[in-house]
Amino acid sequence: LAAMNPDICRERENATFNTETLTNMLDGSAEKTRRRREIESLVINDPDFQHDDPNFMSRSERYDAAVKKSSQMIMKLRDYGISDPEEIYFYKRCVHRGFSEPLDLHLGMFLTTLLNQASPTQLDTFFTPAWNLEIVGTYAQTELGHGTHIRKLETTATYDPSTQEFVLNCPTVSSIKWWPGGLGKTSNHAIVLAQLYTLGKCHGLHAFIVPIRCMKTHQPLPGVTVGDIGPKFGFEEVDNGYLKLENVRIPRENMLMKYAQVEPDGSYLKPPSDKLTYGTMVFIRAMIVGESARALSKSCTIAIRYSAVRHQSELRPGEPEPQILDYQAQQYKLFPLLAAAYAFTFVGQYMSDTYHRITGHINQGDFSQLPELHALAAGLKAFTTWTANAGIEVCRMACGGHGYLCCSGLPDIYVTFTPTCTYEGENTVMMLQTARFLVKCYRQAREGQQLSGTVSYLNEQQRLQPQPVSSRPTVVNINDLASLVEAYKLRAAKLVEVAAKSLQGELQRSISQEDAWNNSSIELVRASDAHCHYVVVELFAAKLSEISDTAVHSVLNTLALLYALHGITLNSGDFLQAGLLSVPQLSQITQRIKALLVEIRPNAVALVDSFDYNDEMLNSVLGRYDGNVYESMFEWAKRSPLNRTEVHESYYKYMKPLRSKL
Ligand SMILES: CCCCCCCC/C=C\CCCCCCCCCCCC(=O)SCCNC(=O)CCNC(=O)[C@H](O)C(C)(C)COP(=O)(O)OP(=O)(O)OC[C@H]1O[C@@H](n2cnc3c(N)ncnc32)[C@H](O)[C@@H]1OP(=O)(O)O
Ligand SMILES: Cc1cc2nc3c(=O)[nH]c(=O)nc-3n(C[C@H](O)[C@H](O)[C@H](O)COP(=O)(O)OP(=O)(O)OC[C@H]3O[C@@H](n4cnc5c(N)ncnc54)[C@H](O)[C@@H]3O)c2cc1C
Repeated sequence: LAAMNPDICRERENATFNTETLTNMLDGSAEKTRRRREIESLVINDPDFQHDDPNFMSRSERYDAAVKKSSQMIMKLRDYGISDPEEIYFYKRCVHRGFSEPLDLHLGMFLTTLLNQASPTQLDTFFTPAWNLEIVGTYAQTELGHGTHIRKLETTATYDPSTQEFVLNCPTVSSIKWWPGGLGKTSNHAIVLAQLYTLGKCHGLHAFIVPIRCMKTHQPLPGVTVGDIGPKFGFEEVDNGYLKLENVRIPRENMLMKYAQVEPDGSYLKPPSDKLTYGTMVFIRAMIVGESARALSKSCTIAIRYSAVRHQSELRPGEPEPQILDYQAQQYKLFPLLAAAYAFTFVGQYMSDTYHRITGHINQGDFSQLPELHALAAGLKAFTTWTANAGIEVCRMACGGHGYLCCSGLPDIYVTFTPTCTYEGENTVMMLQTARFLVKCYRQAREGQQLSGTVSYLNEQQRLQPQPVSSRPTVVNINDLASLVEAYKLRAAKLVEVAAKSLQGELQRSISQEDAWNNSSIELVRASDAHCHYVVVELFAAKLSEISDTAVHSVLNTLALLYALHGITLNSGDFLQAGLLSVPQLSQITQRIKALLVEIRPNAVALVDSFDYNDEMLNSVLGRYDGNVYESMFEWAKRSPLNRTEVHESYYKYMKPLRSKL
């Protein structure tokens, strides 16, 4: 065993808190940490799951290896009796080393849609075969022509009462289903979102279970044209696919009928809310918030550990080259991202709890909190993915040239994560959905309704209203988290008001509602962004009150302050304009941030260690726990396929003949 790098050892010795305590807190409890590690070690020690480096494989080989692992994974989950969704997710992430895989849509969206939208009879018919992987499904909503505006999807499902079947058609090129993961080669069924026609009337989008491949031969069924959409920016293990349906008949029982129903004679029974069809998207959006935390915390782990062992340049002439983590500029790049990774971890936990709580109410027939759940999931998905996406790239560049190597792990994290800004609702569109909710709440509050939940601050707008900015006292105490939360809250209230007033102003110029909305989009997106930022800061602060260990509390308090103050500097115009901050306070904030960087510095490595990514999961030579970066980078390079022979065949084919001609 190679010795641990001395720099990284020293970092761990200097930490002021116990990493295990913080890991337990992040997992939820010591028992949960134990169980997660147990599940991870089941995978890591399993010879079937030894990891071949995907960087040295073709796309087809990568898909093949992923399907092999997924199939083995399903058998092993059953053998080990792992059936809790959270535990399945741990196991799965470990098997695929964080890469997306061909069964993601089956596990994440097909099964979830069945659970939430199938009637009890349909669950009996479809769930067990799907759970046992006889039925392998995907979620086919997006078409070539439309991903965002799903009301305009063109695929049709027309009910034929004479045979009690639906007839599915993709009547145009733009109606071809495009993108669904696992559709291209893996799935034999798809949940297809289509416009329902019955008795000559269109009732909008509904979900249908459509068999697409023969259960025996896996050949496409008659009327089904299906395949892979080709190479992408990443997602190489996933067969995102296309699907064209031509007069494909399915039994009436294949329309998901927990809420909306079509009777045998073709009569239509409305659902209690037509947005229930969109429920699976809300689930995945909520889940993506936690993914933002994971992608960012992994990237920070790599960049911070590497910065602790990398020495470069001179701080003081004649002295040894410092660790690059000692440069203030490097700390300023990485520590706010580290703070954001912690913030998003807590927000991810909150979003998951909130999703389950409100879905519980929905299952009891109470739909009252659905709008807030939708607005929160949409906004926080967009807010956290945008920050994490940009942050991964900052981490990569913070590793200098070596960050550009695939073995740093950062390129894979980036290409796997970046589509979260687009899929499950394009981020700007999601921010506008949140804004729609915020403006509605703002108007309700102005009419005197009492709001609750994350928007309750809008109740206070009357209090904020009349004061001119110049006469308002500056409210921020930059050393007090509660005061910073208050400032974020007031900024959000102000920006929601600005957006609402912009809409009002546009309407007074006798523009239509729709044009007024479009002409106010910039203000609307900013209002949502401010609202989400407030929610994140508020949740981070609230988390601190749950922490009893004083050392952990202290270090997280420092991170929370950094997160809040750094966010203010990035959005200082808003805080100044709203009169929440004075110009002299801005330079005090810069000084305070510098002091916080110094406070965090001795704990930086311990803070990333606490995320507890083992080396197999991190898959990065730069982020190795032992810090032995250069040795393993050299070993990795030697395995490059170009190095299989000392002289590459191209030399004999092209260079040598060329030389003889010159
Ligand atoms: C035991 C089983 C467990 C199994 C184990 C599980 C373990 C986990 C293991 C593995 C997991 C794997 C991980 C999975 C990874 C998945 C990868 C995902 C890959 C990506 C997949 C996709 O992208 S699928 C396609 C996604 N597409 C979209 O998101 C489309 C975006 N567009 C829309 O959502 C909407 O059309 C819109 C939001 C843009 C709204 O459109 P529009 O303006 O037309 O409005 P509407 O008229 O439709 O609506 C008006 C009204 O409704 C409100 N509303 C809109 N959407 C919702 C909603 N979703 N919920 C509630 N309400 C909604 C809207 O706000 C309006 O309200 P008003 O009151 O009128 O204001
Ligand atoms: C890797 C990956 C996997 C996917 N997997 C699946 C899957 O399994 N199943 C599935 O059904 N789909 C899947 N999708 C499709 C995905 O859900 C859509 O791409 C996504 O919803 C965005 O829709 P779009 O592509 O139509 O973008 P567009 O809506 O065309 O967006 C293009 C631009 O237009 C802007 N825009 C659009 N509408 C508005 C508006 N109203 N106001 C302001 N700006 C607007 C957007 O902000 C964006 O800048 C996947 C996509 C990717 C990349």
